[in-house]
Amino acid sequence: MSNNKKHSSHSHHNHGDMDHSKHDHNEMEHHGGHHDHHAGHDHSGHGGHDHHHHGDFKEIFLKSLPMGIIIMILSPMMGISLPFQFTFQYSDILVVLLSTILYIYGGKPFYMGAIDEFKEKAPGMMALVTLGISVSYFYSVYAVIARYVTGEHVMDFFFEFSSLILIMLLGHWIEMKAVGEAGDAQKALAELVPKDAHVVLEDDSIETRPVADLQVGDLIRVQAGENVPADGTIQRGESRVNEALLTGESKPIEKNPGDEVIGGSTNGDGVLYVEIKQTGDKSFISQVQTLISQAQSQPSRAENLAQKVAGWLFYIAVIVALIALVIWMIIADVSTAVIFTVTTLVIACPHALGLAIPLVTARSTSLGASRGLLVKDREALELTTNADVMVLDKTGTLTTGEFKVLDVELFNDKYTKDEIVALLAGIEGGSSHPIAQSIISYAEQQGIRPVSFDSIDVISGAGVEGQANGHRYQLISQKAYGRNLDMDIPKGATLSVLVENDEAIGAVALGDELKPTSKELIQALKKNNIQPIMATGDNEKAAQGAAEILGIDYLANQSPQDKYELVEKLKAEEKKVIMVGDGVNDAPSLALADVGIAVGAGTQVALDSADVILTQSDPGDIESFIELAQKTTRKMKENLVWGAGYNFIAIPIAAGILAPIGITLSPAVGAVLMSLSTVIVAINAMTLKLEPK
Ligand SMILES: Nc1ncnc2c1ncn2[C@@H]1O[C@H](COP(=O)(O)OP(=O)(O)OP(=O)(O)O)[C@@H](O)[C@H]1O
Ligand SMILES: [Cu+]
Ligand SMILES: [Mg+2]
Repeated sequence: MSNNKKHSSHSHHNHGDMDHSKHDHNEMEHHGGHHDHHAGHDHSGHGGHDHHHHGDFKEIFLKSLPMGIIIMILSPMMGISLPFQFTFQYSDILVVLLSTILYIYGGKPFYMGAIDEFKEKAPGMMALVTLGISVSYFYSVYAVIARYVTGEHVMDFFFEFSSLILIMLLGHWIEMKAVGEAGDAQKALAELVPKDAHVVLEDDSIETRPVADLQVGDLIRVQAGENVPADGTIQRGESRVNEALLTGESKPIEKNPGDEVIGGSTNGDGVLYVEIKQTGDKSFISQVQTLISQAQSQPSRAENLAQKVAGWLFYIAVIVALIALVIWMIIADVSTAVIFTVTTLVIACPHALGLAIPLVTARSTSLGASRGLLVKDREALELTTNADVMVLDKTGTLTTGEFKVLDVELFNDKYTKDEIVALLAGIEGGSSHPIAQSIISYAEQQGIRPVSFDSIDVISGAGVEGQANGHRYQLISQKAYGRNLDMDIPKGATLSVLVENDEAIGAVALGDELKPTSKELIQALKKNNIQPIMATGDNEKAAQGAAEILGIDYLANQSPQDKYELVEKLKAEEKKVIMVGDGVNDAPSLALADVGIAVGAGTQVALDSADVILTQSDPGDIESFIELAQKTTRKMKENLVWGAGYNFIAIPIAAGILAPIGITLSPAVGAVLMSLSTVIVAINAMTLKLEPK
């Protein structure tokens, strides 16, 4: 499916959020300035805009605060003097001066933001706030002038104006903090990579270099307790390394020479000498970050809807505000009308609605990543919630893929058993199938040197073939061999036949074990009304054995093509299909399924064709992913209902519809509510959590 190709990576979100995402971005730069190699990436929580940053709400708020307080002390609220107020001759002139400064300085983020919105032909939040503060400011200036000119009392709204600006600044400062926190795991990832690395030079001396300057092939020393600066292979030393934040595996992993370590993991007590294999964009952590930001910047269906509604809100608010203005001028007076108009403009915050979905997505992708659940295509979350069928492959997905060689059978006297094993191990050198590694290790344990092959080709879903010593060999499934064999096959074993020039010369029977969490997964699927089907390339007997234990429907002897057709058939029955595979040869069906889940990160094919990548191959993670999908979808719905519902109720009240029963809102209260609505949406997103494993 890989919808991401269709989407542009730069989404245009509601414009209310631009200052927030921009702010995230800045924070990223403060904390992660040393990650030069990430410079081209979009780290912002929800698809950053390239707008200019119109100042820091915190700073502007703090500087505006004293001015705002003086204005409030010197001007009566809605014409009523409060106890702490006092005035003196021409104090209103001072108020006008201070308010003008406040309008220009404190209002700047809003009117600059509004200009951007109009340039993008999508007026929104900033435009509304600008209208609100401008109306109250200009009307109040007019009121003071009118007072001097006519000598009559004309009410001004400087109290409302200054409290409005202050609360707006404060509200956006709080919002930004809340919004920033939702996408924090992404930032946490960036912080895992240390600034410097200790490079071991030719003469064994150590030079400390910035990580960005590391080259593939460099030998580095990782001290105890330090984070590994880049992906590499251990040359010397042993230690326990914690990869929890990268792969979700919570226990530290024992690492010895020859083992691989990933950049960003935390070294335990030992000192490690590591040869760098991967740096910059190609490193594991960087790929994870790219996946996250890609997923976060893709608009999903729910989000598109939210954005559209948020876009209309500007027009709705302006129309309602105008109606309120006219009606209140008729039934009351100009100053009442102005107050209702300003409140209406201010309260209609498309912000909560615009952030409703991106915040949940940011939280959910980050949370997923911290547990080794990498969501590449965001729509996968929504689709998983409605899934009907899950097709799972057996080997490597439900079973460990760590085969034991149970039996090596000979069909003639031409070769000894050791020679057959040498041929088996040799031809497997060209395969990445789980069977291959198992046979190679088996030969190693027996002290048998693999035959060296001139060429090896993989026959997808059947086995491998190659040339050695002038003969053509194949190691293939019994189905691919197509003839009966004269042997007793161990119960439930996987069987592969070694063929020389079209004649069977040997066979190897292998046993594999179910993963401990497989059964639980199948039960969980059934509970969630997702029908599990096991489709395996393995033989009938092996498939049946596993299926019985798991209690799952199964199809055996399925070639990659068969699996593809199965997914196609299920989709034709209008079923939403999740396909789970280990990615070795399941790529076509992973791509075709509504949701493709690749277990066990690694092969590039899986990365390309799957929508979701589980870095560990624990079936329990499939369960966690379903949980993540369901919870994410629920949070999105809640946020949409809240974000839209808020405006539905707040706008009419702000316009004064409940005035007859004595309920009215001042512009300042409107500003508080509008900020609160966004904060609630952000908090709701942040409280998305997964059950501990
Ligand atoms: N590298 C290999 N070495 C030996 N036999 C192989 C190899 N690759 C495939 N085969 C044979 O082909 C059969 C089908 O392989 P395929 O990769 O389609 O399925 P699988 O990975 O074993 O099972 P599943 O579909 O459940 O993952 C295997 O059971 C095995 O007998
Ligand atoms: Cu807002
Ligand atoms: Mg397979």
